[in-house]
Amino acid sequence: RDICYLMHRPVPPPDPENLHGVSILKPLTGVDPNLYKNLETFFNQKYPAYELLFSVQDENDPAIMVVQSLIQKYPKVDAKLFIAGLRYVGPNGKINNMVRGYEAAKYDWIVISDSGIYMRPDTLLDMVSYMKADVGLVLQMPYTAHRKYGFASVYEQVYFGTFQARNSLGANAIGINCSTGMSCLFRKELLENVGGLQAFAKYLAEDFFICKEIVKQKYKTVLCSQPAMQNSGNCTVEHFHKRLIRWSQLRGAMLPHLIILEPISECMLMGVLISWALDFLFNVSPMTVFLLHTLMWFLSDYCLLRIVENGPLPFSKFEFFVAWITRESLAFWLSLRSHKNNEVHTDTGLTAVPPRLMTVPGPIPGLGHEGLS
Ligand SMILES: CCCCCCCC/C=C\CCCCCCCC(=O)N[C@@H](CO[C@@H]1OC[C@@H](O)[C@H](O)[C@H]1O)[C@H](O)/C=C/CCCCCCCCCCCCC
Ligand SMILES: O=c1ccn([C@@H]2O[C@H](COP(=O)(O)OP(=O)(O)O)[C@@H](O)[C@H]2O)c(=O)[nH]1
Repeated sequence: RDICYLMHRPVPPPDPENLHGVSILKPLTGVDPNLYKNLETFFNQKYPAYELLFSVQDENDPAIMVVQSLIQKYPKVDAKLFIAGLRYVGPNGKINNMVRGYEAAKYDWIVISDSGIYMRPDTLLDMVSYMKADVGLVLQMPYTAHRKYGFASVYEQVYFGTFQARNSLGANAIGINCSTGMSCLFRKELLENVGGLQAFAKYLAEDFFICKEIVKQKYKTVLCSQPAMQNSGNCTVEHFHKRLIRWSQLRGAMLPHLIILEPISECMLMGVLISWALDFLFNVSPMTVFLLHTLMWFLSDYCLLRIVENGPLPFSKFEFFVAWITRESLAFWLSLRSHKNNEVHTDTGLTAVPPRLMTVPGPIPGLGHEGLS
């Protein structure tokens, strides 16, 4: 319980009189069954000065109706909706979508929050509490709310609470850029110094480069105490695998050494290598070493997931076991699939073919943005 407390320990919130205003950018593309409920949590933040800047790319997007009905339901909340589809600043669809909201933001602390994020009423306050004078970027560690979609939701929760948490917490502890753009708070001036949000539209993984620029300006990146609760209504194993493959492609393009480090940092492959090495060096039974290694890893992952969840798991130990084995067994196969080609498929159906995905000079044929200005 003490370890749980260390991770989730909120820092004392700033004096309520001196809370800084925050503009929250919400880029939306389409509607899923949980969108209304997720967006509503942003209208219920216990925070005195914030605005909500929703944006969609297409004037026929059904998300417009959802946002409008929430704006009507909460007239006292400062909220605006932008239809940003006619503005093209680069191949990153999310940045294209957000850029009008970003320019209209009236506060100089900005939150970028993906459409599927669910917030507790004190989440914005938690993020702001970590924005000390030397901090430029506050991240919520990616995690997921428990959803009633059977195995797929347990599988996602196990992925984020074990593999992702291990790497995010480890990287954060030793100062490695492990940014994820799903929910983050930053100082607008630090982006303005390097050309504003639109300067990152040429990158598909804008979050990684935003973090890099902020660190270059000698500001720190920190994790806040609450993880990002992804709660999209689109929850299937196939959809999740597509996201994992896309992310893995991006990581491999930005940090090619991860193509090797990532698979060998996984339980199964590392177990095989350690068993072989110990057998070779000391003639120890490889099967015993492999089973002990896997058991220790499994138990540590269970503890880590409990810590991230900050309480009892919302599923049985057997479900955890099945989801854990599945994730560990499929990790290598997913890595291989991510190297199969250099096309990146996004949810909106766009396909980009930059050789190393880092920067893309101008519109990509086939993206559907040609002719827009
Ligand atoms: C001793 C060395 C051991 C090295 C072991 C390396 C193992 C690393 C394995 C995995 C790292 C997981 C990192 C978490 C990020 C996962 C999510 C991700 O890939 N996101 C990318 C894409 O994000 C979306 O992009 C589109 C955007 O619109 C969305 O909003 C985004 O969410 C994202 O761009 C990733 C950026 C950072 C990747 C950096 C990874 C560095 C990891 C180093 C880990 C070191 C651990 C050390 C432990 C002691
Ligand atoms: O062309 C796009 C692609 C994504 N998004 C938004 O960007 C966020 C992240 O979407 P993505 O599918 O990239 O999320 P991931 O699967 O990487 O978490 C969501 O709020 C989307 O609505 C967008 O506005 N335009």
